[in-house]
Formats: sequence, C-alpha cells, structure tokens
Amino acid sequence: MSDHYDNNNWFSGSGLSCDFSLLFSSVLLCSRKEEEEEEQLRQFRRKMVTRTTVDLRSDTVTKPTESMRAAMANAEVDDDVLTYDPTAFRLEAEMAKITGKEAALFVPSGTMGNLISVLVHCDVRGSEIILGDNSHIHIYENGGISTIGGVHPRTVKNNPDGTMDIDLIEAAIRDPRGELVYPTTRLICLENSQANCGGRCLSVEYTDRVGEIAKKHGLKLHIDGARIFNASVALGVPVHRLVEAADSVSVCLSKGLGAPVGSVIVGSKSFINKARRLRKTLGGGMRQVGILCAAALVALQENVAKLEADHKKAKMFAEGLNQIKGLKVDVNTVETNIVYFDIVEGSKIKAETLRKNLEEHGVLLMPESSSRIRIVLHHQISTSDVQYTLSCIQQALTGVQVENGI
Ligand SMILES: Cc1ncc(COP(=O)(O)O)c(C=O)c1O
Ligand SMILES: C[C@@H](O)[C@H](N)C(=O)O
Repeated sequence: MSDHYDNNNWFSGSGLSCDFSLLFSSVLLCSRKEEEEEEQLRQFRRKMVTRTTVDLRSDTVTKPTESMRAAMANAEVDDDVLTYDPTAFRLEAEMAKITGKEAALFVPSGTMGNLISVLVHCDVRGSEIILGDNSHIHIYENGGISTIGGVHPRTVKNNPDGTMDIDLIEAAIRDPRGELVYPTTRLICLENSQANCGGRCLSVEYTDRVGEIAKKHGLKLHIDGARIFNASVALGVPVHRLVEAADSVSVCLSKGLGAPVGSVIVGSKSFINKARRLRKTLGGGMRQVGILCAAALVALQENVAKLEADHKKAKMFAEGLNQIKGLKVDVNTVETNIVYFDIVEGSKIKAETLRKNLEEHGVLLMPESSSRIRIVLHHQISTSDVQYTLSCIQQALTGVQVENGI
C-alpha cells in the first residue's frame, strides 16, 4: 500500500484523507443506488415471469415442451455432413412418408427450404418463377431467389382466398418463342395455407389444377407448405394428397407444430440430392443436427392433433372480436390459426396504441398497418388466454383516450 496520499492514490500513511472520505461515501451511495436498481430489476423480472404472457405474434413463438427437451437431451446423433445423423434420418424418412414423396431433407428454416427448392428447380441463369404477389417467398425472404439465386420473380395477384387465378398463372408463363427477350419460366410456387391472406387453405382440386398447368407447360410446382399441416387439418385432406401435384414442398416444423427449429423439404430422390448439396453451399449443413430433429419428431407425434383446437380458438377469437364495437373481422375467412382484424374508420385508436396497451397487460401481437392487426393462435395459447385478450381489447377500446385530441 503506498505510504502517502496524492490525487492518484487511494490511501495515505496518516489514514483516510477528507477527500477520500467524500469519495468513499459517494462510492457507497453509488453502490447502494446500484443495489436498489438491481432489486427493482429483480422484482420486475419476477413480475414478468409470474405474469404469463399471451404471445399472439406468431405460431413461431412457441417454446419447446418438456418432452421435446427430453428428446433433445437424449437424441442419438452423428455428424450429418460427414455421414448421416440417425435422428435426422428418422425425421426425414417420416416426413417423406407423410408427404408421399421419395425423399426429404432437414433445413434450418422455412426461408432456406424455399430458397433451396427454387434454386434446384431454377438451376439455369435467366430462370423465372411465377408466385403470388402476397406470398412469403416474395415478401419476407429478402428477395433471396434473386439476390442469391439470380432467379426472376413474376408475380400474379393473390386473391383474398390465397389462390392465384388459373388463367392469370397460365398467362404469366413466358412464350418460349420470345426467348431472345424473355426469361424462361421454370417453376410455379403456391403457398398453403396462405399466411398473408389470413391462413387461407388452397383446396386439393385447385392445387391439382395448377399442377396440370405446370405439367402442360413443362414446368415444376413448388409448395411453400410452412403451414401445410394446418391446411390438411382444416380441409380434412391428408398432407400427401394435398401436395400430390407438387414436385417439392417446404414444410415448417417450427410453426404450428411447435418445434423449436427447422423445416423439411421433400421431393424426388434426385431433387433432394441436389438440395443437400445446395444446403451445404448455403451453410445449412449441420453436424449433430439430431438434437433439433428429435424435438421435431416429438412435434409431429404430439402437436398435429392440436392444430384443430388452434383453429377453433382462432374462430372463437374472431367471433369475440366481432362483438367489440370499432373492430371488424370476417369470421368466414378464418379457416386455420391466423386472424387479421381491422380497426374501423372513426375509431380513435391506432393499431400501435392498441398493441402497446395490450403489451402492458401481457398480450403480444403484431400490427400489420396503422389499422390492421394480425394474431396467430398456437398450442401454447389457451381458451382462457383468448378470453383474457378479448377483455383487454374490449377495455382498451371502450376506455380509450381520444388520440392527439382529435
Ligand atoms: C408462409 C411462410 N413461409 C415461409 C416462412 C419462413 O419460415 P422461417 O421463419 O422458418 O424462415 C414463414 C414464416 O416464417 C411463413 O409464414
Ligand atoms: C412474418 C413471417 O416471416 C413469419 N412466417 C410469421 O408468420 O410470423
């Protein structure tokens, strides 16, 4: 310890100087303030943990169940790049069987599943795909098919029911005689259920019809089947029949099925072989991936049966919203687990205000615009959560302060 005090040292031989005692008491004060802040933070966290959050932002928000965590902990694994992870193998075999396709491949996300599928079908420069103007591939995947794959999108308007008019699809196919100036159409993409149209289901008849158009013109058909299990349950049509006309399908396990991570793409053996190589190119080849696939297998076993209840909760939500003055939702369009509702003209509240108000009451949802809100039901939302949320929305609208004095 130094034997004198100066401005740079803390102690002097004669003991604490008066400056130091000042310093010491301010340090004490700071540390007490920090302690108080830490205690407040601890209390806030305790409150947040005890107050269950009703998370309606998406069906991507579910937490892995105890059975999933146990399966992950005990998963049999191996290096899925050098050899084959046995649990990934089991999942892929199961998904190929469910979808009626020759082979399957586990991928980290639905976005990568769609990207790989498009790039396998469109492996020649100057390729073009026909897809919905309100499709996930076109809106929410960073234009990856173009920025990474050099593939040109040709959009056709999505109808409110999620379909694209068959004649408009056919009209969008490039005439090969114009190949000097036209891109070459190689693929048609559908999305079932169609998320941005409110989780609407494409019928098997419609899908087969589009498949016939694709075949007639020598094209392939890809289905973004992020929620294909929801569509299958809502329509009462087995998944394999719903996707029969497709050459490839990307199926999300991390949405309504509740797996923590991952999607699976399915198709012919030769398609999946090419997809496996592209997955590696994109950095999606993972090592002991069985840890993730084990949870996905549990999701398939446990959660497909819960989808119908999700759809019923969505319907219940929509019917309840319709009882609230100032809100509008077409209950007949609620076919699966997604509900869009509108704040009607003249209501003094904006979607963002409602979102903030609900967040303060432990309810999370995502505004689509200043007057339109989306909620997505999943197996970790109970019917009492639905009722609680409806009462919070009711209270927010009736007790609403007039915004900006208008
Ligand atoms: C219809 C649809 N397709 C694809 C995706 C992409 O899935 P991921 O978020 O796993 O990339 C999503 C949502 O995320 C989706 O809603
Ligand atoms: C927003 C979108 O990417 C996501 N698939 C969802 O539905 O929440």
